[in-house]
Amino acid sequence: MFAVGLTGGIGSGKTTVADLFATHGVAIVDTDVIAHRITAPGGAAMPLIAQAFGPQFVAPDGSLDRARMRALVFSDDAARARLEAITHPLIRAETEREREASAGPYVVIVVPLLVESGTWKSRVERVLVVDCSVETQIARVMRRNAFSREQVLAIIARQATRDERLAAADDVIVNDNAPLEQLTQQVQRLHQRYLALAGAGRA
Ligand SMILES: CC(C)(COP(=O)(O)OP(=O)(O)OC[C@H]1O[C@@H](n2cnc3c(N)ncnc32)[C@H](O)[C@@H]1O)[C@@H](O)C(=O)NCCC(=O)NCCS
Ligand SMILES: Nc1ncnc2c1ncn2[C@@H]1O[C@H](COP(=O)(O)OP(=O)(O)OP(=O)(O)O)[C@@H](O)[C@H]1O
Repeated sequence: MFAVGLTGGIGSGKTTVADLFATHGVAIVDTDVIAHRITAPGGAAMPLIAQAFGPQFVAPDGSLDRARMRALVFSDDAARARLEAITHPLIRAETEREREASAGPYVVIVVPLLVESGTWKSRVERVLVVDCSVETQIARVMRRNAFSREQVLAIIARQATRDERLAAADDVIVNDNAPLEQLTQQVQRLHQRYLALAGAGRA
């Protein structure tokens, strides 16, 4: 199925935009949601994480201790690479499975690390970037997650820059606190374009 890869930095508004595509009956596959599922109690990544990082990274209910892992991987590049080596193959396989099972005119795949991890770009027909300023990202994530400015900056520093993301984009949604109507219109316009592209691919 025709797939749009939806990406953007932390707090840029990917989920907000994906929800608007869903109102048009478009299938959504969200790799952040899959990442949470595989690290929930009984999740496929948990035995591998316990083995590689130790039992102190497993919460009493058997899920990932997210705060402990976040503190480690956003200050230690080697640890982040080890975590990604466990989670990314599982996330990719589950994403492909959900993509195949999707119904609708096309699928939007939400991939925070689409530009960073390389392999995703060749798996989607179109790259859609949700863009906003770094200050907007910081303000949103500090408010939503009760993180300090330093915590948000540590995550942003491990992600692609705005320019790197924009260079990879086929389409861009500007979301610097855009009013909902403006976002809705941007999504409506892109939806028409993707319907045409998906239809042309099938013809
Ligand atoms: C490090 C973890 C435990 C932090 O958990 P937490 O609940 O705080 O964050 P959550 O999973 O909701 O992710 C929030 C955002 O953090 C950013 N982020 C997550 N993982 C990474 C990473 N490896 N590199 C850079 N940014 C990342 C993304 O913008 C993501 O949207 C978690 O993000 C994780 O398991 N990451 C590895 C899996 C992964 O790469 N996920 C990204 C989707 S492919
Ligand atoms: N246009 C907007 N106006 C006001 N608030 C917004 C806007 N867009 C997003 N937000 C808010 O900013 C926060 C981050 O948005 P969202 O969760 O959609 O981003 P995300 O890119 O999916 O984040 P993450 O990378 O952390 O998964 C949310 O609390 C959301 O409600």
